[in-house]
Amino acid sequence: MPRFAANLSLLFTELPFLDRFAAAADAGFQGVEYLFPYDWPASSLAEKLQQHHLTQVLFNLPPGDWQAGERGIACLPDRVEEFREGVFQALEYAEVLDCPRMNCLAGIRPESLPADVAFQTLVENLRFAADLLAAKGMTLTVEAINSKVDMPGFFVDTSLAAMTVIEAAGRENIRFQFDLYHMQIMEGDLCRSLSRLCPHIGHIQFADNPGRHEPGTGEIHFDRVFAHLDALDYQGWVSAEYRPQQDTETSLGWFRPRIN
Ligand SMILES: O=C(O)C(=O)[C@@H](O)CO
Ligand SMILES: [Mg+2]
Repeated sequence: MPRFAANLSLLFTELPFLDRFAAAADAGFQGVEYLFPYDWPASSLAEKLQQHHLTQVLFNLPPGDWQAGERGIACLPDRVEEFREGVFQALEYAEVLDCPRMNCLAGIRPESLPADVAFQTLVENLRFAADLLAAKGMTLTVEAINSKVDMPGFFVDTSLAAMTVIEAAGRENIRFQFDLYHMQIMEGDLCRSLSRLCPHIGHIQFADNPGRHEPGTGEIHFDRVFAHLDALDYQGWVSAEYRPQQDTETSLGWFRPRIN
């Protein structure tokens, strides 16, 4: 059975953020992730993790101005200094939270920015971040996010784009973040892709499609996909990153028979 984690930015949103840790633990999760930790003192988050015996499995590097619509700055040549500062900030959090991996959001490429410049900027930023993380034994992930529905213009929107940039960066501790929801929208053929990419995958997330709700609300055959991950002997975390169709409690039917 995969090791399942709960994404606290999307699940348990009926509760204030700091109360979601207890709710995730009570529901049977042993790991949690969320978009960003930066609005809270690291010590408060660490206390919640310890109190509820939870592992922090992932969070994102600072994304630029999220409220203004930015979705990462790693491909933007005029933001390299800010990117680097963000890596240092993220590392401070990761150490306090004992979190072994962070995701680097490539960002939305402005039409005026040539693709080759965005690519080279991203490669150099990934190397910078990966080298700092490697010194602490941490992994950096690169997620492909669908550009059809959720993030038009996102620079890394296919597994090929992600693997191309990961290979160009050439660092052992950079891995692919395979989000089943985004990959279903962009490529489909999930089990074959998982087989092909498994050695490069550092983290998995999921939601059903369409709607980005819980398993069973859409077209993905989760029983097959989760069984396939077991057959591949995938050892990483698999995070529920979906918006409950009604409420979180009702959405957890897929999880109850699978509590580790
Ligand atoms: O949107 C997703 O999918 C994510 O994993 C987020 O962490 C980044 O937007
Ligand atoms: Mg995701």
